[in-house]
This record gives sequence, C-alpha cells and structure tokens, in this order.
Amino acid sequence: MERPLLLVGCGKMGGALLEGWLKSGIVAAGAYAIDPSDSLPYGLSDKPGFSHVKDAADLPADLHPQVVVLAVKPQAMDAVIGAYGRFAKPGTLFVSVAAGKTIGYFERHLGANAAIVRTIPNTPAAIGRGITGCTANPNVADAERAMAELLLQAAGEVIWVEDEALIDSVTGLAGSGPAYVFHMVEAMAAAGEKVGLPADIAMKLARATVAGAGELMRVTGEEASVLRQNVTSPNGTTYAGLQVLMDPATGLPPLMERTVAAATKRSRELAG
Ligand SMILES: NC(=O)C1=CN([C@@H]2O[C@H](COP(=O)(O)OP(=O)(O)OC[C@H]3O[C@@H](n4cnc5c(N)ncnc54)[C@H](OP(=O)(O)O)[C@@H]3O)[C@@H](O)[C@H]2O)C=CC1
Ligand SMILES: O=C(O)[C@@H]1CCC=N1
Repeated sequence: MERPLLLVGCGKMGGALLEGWLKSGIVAAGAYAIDPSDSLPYGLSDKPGFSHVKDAADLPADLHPQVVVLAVKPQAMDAVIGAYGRFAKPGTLFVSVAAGKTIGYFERHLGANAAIVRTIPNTPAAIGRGITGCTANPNVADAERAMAELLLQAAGEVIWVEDEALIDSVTGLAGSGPAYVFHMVEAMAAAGEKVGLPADIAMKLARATVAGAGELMRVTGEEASVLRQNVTSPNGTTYAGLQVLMDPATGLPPLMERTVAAATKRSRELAG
C-alpha cells in the first residue's frame, strides 16, 4: 500500500486482520489502529508496524488514508462512523466487516460518492484460514477492489457476491459458522461422557476429531460427502450414528437449516 490504513476497532476480528496484515507486510506504508482499549488482542500492543490511538481525534490532521477498515460492533457504528466522514474523498476506500451494516447505511453516513466494500470474514482469519464474503458499491474502482481482496487474502480465502443481500446469508453460514463447529465439539464431548468417557478424554477426542476432519478436508480438497462415505462401513458403527444425525426430520439438516436461517435473519435486522 502506498498510503496508511486505518483500522477502526481492533477487537477479535479487527485484531485478527491486523495480525495478518503485519505478517504479510502489506501495510508497509503505516497503519493506525483506533481503539479505546489500553491493550490490543493477539499481543498486538507489543508488535511494531502500526500506531495505536484511542480516538479518531488523535489521528494526524493531514491524514489521507488509502483504506479505512470499519471493525466495531454493528451496534456501535452509529456512534463511530461520523468521525471518519472526513476521509470520504477520492482515493480512500472504506471496508466494513460489520455484520448487517449495509452499503446503503454507509452511503448515508459517508456520502453517495464514498467507495465502500462490505465484507464478512470469520475468526479463523487469525491464523490465515478464514473465508470472507465481499460485495462492493459502484464507486469502487477495479484497483480498489483488488486492494480490498489483497487485504482480505491475508486472512484466508475471499469470495465476491454481486447481490448484496447474499452477504447476510454468508454471515449466517460462514461468519457465524466457526461457533457452530465449536459447539459441535462441545456437544460431541458431552455425548462422549454420556457413553462413559471421562470428561477430559471426551473433550480431547472431540477436539482432535473435529480439527483432524477439518484438516483432512482442507488438505485433500475432497468432497465432504466422499470423506463421510470413507468413514462409513456398510451397516457399521458410523452408519448407525448417521441414521440419527442425518434423519431428515429430526437430525442435523433441519437443525442446521434453522440455525443458519436465524443467523441470516439477525444479520438483516442489524442493517440499521
Ligand atoms: N467475531 C466474529 O466472529 C466476527 C465479527 N465480525 C464483525 O466484526 C466487528 C467487530 O466484532 P468483534 O471483533 O467480534 O468485536 P470486539 O468487541 O472484539 O471488537 C470491537 C472493538 O471495537 C472497539 N471500539 C468500541 N468503540 C470504538 C470506537 N469509538 N472507535 C474504535 N474502536 C472502538 C471495542 O473496544 P471496547 O471493547 O473497549 O468497547 C473493541 O475493541 C463487528 O461488526 C462484527 O459484526 C464479522 C465477522 C466475524
Ligand atoms: O455474532 C456476530 O454478530 C458476529 C458476526 C458474525 C460472527 N460474529
């Protein structure tokens, strides 16, 4: 990047992104993390390559950032966004990671000419294994789109959707998705205890099973259904378990459908 990046909100998500940018060296022109907290997550407070300020008022008066990344909670955005309107001029791209907040919302606060990329990452971004869904308004130039993609690639894979409404669906599936998987670990461990395993062993087995299965899927690139079939012997133990889990009326499919639908609906509600 030729000019500085501003990261507004350096919590779990913003911090994960900044961590990736510092590692990749993409923000070599300098970065500012604006966050009221005394110390930043992921040990960032001790890392070089950016300046931490607590308030937008502490930023240099003549700053002309290349990118402003908005990573505060959606509910905090109204109170925060006004302080960044001064940067909404040609040459500055706004990238939001806030769930629900629409491009229309940002155009209302930053002006109709502001270049805005709305995204939704997920927390595996912290180890470069995230996936981010993105959409852009027509003010975003090709070079700015490429810059946004480069920034988000520091956190993992990037997909673009033209229909902004689908960002709510991406949120319901992938933005919130890591929490579903972590809860599955909790549920598997609890179920292991029910069949007689000590709690610590049940949790160790559940963690390693989910982590290993995810890594197997990533490394082989194989279809999930094929990997599932590879575990399933005819009339064996997995078959017996999957008869319960895959029941179309009472198993995981209808439960996951309701889960993703509820998160997608909540994303729409956060629009503002
Ligand atoms: N966590 C996740 O899995 C994902 C989160 N997101 C989105 O990322 C955004 C941030 O979420 P998350 O990182 O989880 O939340 P966090 O609460 O961890 O991070 C938000 C940060 O913003 C800070 N903040 C509050 N007010 C201001 C301000 N005026 N100026 C600058 N910073 C401020 C908060 O400080 P303090 O705590 O002191 O108030 C906090 O450090 C949300 O919009 C969320 O929808 C998107 C995808 C996934
Ligand atoms: O729970 C949330 O609202 C945020 C957005 C996606 C993941 N966490």
